[in-house]
Order: sequence, then C-alpha cells, then structure tokens
Amino acid sequence: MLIKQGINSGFGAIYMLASSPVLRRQQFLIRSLGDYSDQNTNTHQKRMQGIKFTSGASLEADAENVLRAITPTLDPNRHKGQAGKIAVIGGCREYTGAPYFAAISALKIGADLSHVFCTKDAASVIKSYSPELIVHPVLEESYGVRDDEKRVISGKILAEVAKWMERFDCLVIGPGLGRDPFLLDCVSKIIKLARQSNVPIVIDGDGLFLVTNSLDLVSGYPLAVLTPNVNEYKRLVQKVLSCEVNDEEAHEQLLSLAKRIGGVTILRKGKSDFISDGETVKSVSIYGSPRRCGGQGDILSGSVAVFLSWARHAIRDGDSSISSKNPATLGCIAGSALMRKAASLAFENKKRSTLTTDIIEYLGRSLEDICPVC
Ligand SMILES: NC(=O)C1=CN([C@@H]2O[C@H](COP(=O)(O)OP(=O)(O)OC[C@H]3O[C@@H](n4cnc5c(N)ncnc54)[C@H](OP(=O)(O)O)[C@@H]3O)[C@@H](O)[C@H]2O)[C@@H](O)CC1
Ligand SMILES: Nc1ncnc2c1ncn2[C@@H]1O[C@H](COP(=O)(O)OP(=O)(O)OP(=O)(O)O)[C@@H](O)[C@H]1O
Ligand SMILES: [Mg+2]
Repeated sequence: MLIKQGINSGFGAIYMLASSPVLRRQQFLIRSLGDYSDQNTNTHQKRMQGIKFTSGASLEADAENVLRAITPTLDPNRHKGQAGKIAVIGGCREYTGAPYFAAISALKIGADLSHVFCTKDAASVIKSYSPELIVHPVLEESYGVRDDEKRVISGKILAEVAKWMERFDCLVIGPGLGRDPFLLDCVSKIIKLARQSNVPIVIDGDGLFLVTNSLDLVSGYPLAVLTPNVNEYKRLVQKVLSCEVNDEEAHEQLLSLAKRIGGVTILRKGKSDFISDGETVKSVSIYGSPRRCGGQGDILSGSVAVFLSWARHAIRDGDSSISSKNPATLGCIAGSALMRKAASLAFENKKRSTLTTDIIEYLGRSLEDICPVC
C-alpha cells in the first residue's frame, strides 16, 4: 500500500519512499530472507553451508543494502552523541597519521564525537591536524617511565580511560600504537576493561600484534573485530592454526580462524575483503583503487567502528530481520564497502597521486550516493 501511494503521488513521493528508513529496512528484510532461513538450520548444516559458499558467487555480501539498513536517519529529535561516540587508542612518537585517519573517518561518516587516546608526544601533533578530535595525551612509553613508577602510572592511565569507557559506542585499538612493551601492557588492561563494560572493539595495526601474542584478550568476545592486512593475517594464522596461509582454502581457513578465536569477527583485507565470525564467510569485492598508499586500513578501522555501533542500534530498535544478524559482521561489510567506494572515487579524480586524505574526503559522498539523507 505504501508503494502504491508512492507511485500514485509522483516521482517526488517515490523518491522519498525509496529513501525512507522503513522502506530501506523492508528492502533489506526481503533480500535477507535467504540468510534468515539459515538461522534455523543446525550448526552442522551451517558449517557445511559456509564451506559450500566458498566457491560460489553468493559469498558476496549485499553491502549496499546492509549500509541502507543500518545507517540511521538524521532526526532533529536526536541529541549529540546518539549517532556514535568512538575512541581510537593509538598514536605514539612515530605514528600520528594512523590514529588521525581512523578518528576523522568516524566523524566524516557521521559519528558525533571522536576521541583519541595517545602518548603525550603524539597528542599535540594530532590536535594540530584537526580541531574536531578530542585528544587525550594519556599513554606512556617505557622511555618516559622509571621501573619503580610503572605500577602507579599504569593505574593512572587506566583510571583516565575508565572515566570515559561507558560513554563509548566502540573502541578502535591499535592504529599507530607502536610496540612499546609498557604501552602495550596498559592497552591490554584497556581491552579487559572494554570487555567488562561490553564495549565493542575493533583491533587493527599494532593492536593485532598485541592480541596475536595474547589471544585471551579477545578470545570468546563476540563484540571484537580483527582487521588484519596481509602481514597481520599471516601472523594470526601461524599463531592460532599453527600453519601457513593457504589461499587454496582461504575461506575455510578464515572460518576456522574466527571459530578458534571464539567467534570474534575477522575482516581479512586484500584484493577482496573477506569477513567471518566463525559461522559464515562473506566477501566485499566492490571495485576500490589500485593505489596502495598507507593509511587506508586506518580509514577502514574507524569506519567499521561507526557501522558496528549503528548496526547494534538498528538491532536494538527491534527489526526482526536485523536482530538475527551479528552487528560485528554487518559493521565490517558496511565499512569495507564504503572504504572501497570512496577509494574508487578518489582514484577517479587523483589517479596516481591519490592519498589517504583524498579518500577520506569522499567518505561522505560515497555514503550519500548509497543512502541519501532524506
Ligand atoms: N601515516 C601513518 O601514521 C601510518 C601508520 N601506520 C601504522 O604503522 C604501524 C605498522 O603497520 P604496518 O601496516 O606497517 O604493519 P605491517 O604491514 O605488519 O608491518 C610492515 C613491516 O614493518 C615491521 N613493523 C611494523 N611495525 C613495527 C614496529 N613497531 N616495530 C618493529 N617492526 C615493525 C613489520 O615487521 P614484522 O613484525 O612483520 O616482523 C613488517 O615487516 C601500525 O601502527 C599502523 O597503524 C599505518 O597504518 C600506515 C599509516
Ligand atoms: N589489492 C587490493 N585491491 C583493492 N583494494 C584493496 C587491496 N588491498 C587492500 N585493499 C583495500 O584497502 C583497504 C586497506 O587494506 P590494506 O591491506 O592496505 O590495510 P593496511 O595495510 O592495514 O593499511 P594501513 O596502511 O592503513 O595500515 C581495505 O579496505 C581493502 O579493502
Ligand atoms: Mg594497518
């Protein structure tokens, strides 16, 4: 009936209906019916389906519909913060770009507030990139801390992050974090705190170095997403499955990896992105860009954080089709699709000189093309 009214009242109404959140959700529901029926099959069948999927075209996620289904409307009744509060834990002496890229991408997609918790050295640099970010110069590296001070300083750092923890919808842990042992020890405690508070975490970059060596930090936490690049994936496979990456059986291997880490969601980045939570494997192969400049993974981690938060809200809003989905998987599909679309638009314009900052400028337009503001 809604559709009929739309047709009778002309193009403007059809357009409004097409972009209405109700219709977008309905379209998503219809397209998702295949997946929904999967929920009723037993675990063994599901595992078999996951394996069967691996060579078929059905592996490709319906990413644009996922984006439409989870992106919230811009409602004047909403207050600041409701569209997402993200925190990036990263940024040290060497790397200030990576946490900036992740945090600013979250804002450009539509989050309301984006924080960065970094070392003191990195803080003023990151602040100088953008006044939009809220930067906390709280982390410390070993060189600035005497052995006898470590316990006290670690406690202070944790208390500083704990003050904010409950307010965050998602943490991104690792872009530009570095590998200093004292700093990583503090970050382990931050991860434990996030888990206790049921705050989702996206682990990237040096965060993956940390959790690959301490798998218990994320094992069995369904709100954890790991976003490994080629090197990071290789290290994870070696550590968890005690073998080498096998591209002949790539999807089965990804499935087992996610299952072995207790149902965390893994987004394996590459020519196509592959996503698994240990139950299913999905791919996102939207054409991206042939430029491989550093920082694109950081955009992705910030994007996944926002979409994961939005997916959780959409699920809580009670749409029965969405409630049967994993918000972490939905967040990965949406983040990957948007990053690749923005990279493709930036490359069209800038060709060989395309940089990460150019891609960030296209995040908004890419989302608007798929999911227009009413
Ligand atoms: N503009 C910026 O600020 C950007 C900053 N970025 C940030 O860079 C960080 C590393 O990420 P990446 O992607 O370079 O890691 P990856 O491909 O595994 O390593 C490549 C090779 O380097 C080595 N290696 C790396 N780090 C090391 C360390 N701390 N200490 C010692 N060795 C280290 C590594 O050696 P391996 O461990 O494999 O033996 C491998 O051979 C991460 O924080 C990321 O967010 C990026 O996001 C890009 C934009
Ligand atoms: N060969 C490729 N073709 C197209 N897109 C790719 C390719 N490799 C990676 N990507 C895309 O680029 C994004 C970043 O992946 P990449 O493997 O470069 O991450 P990374 O190494 O962690 O990046 P960073 O430099 O930020 O650390 C992902 O969204 C992925 O989809
Ligand atoms: Mg990276």
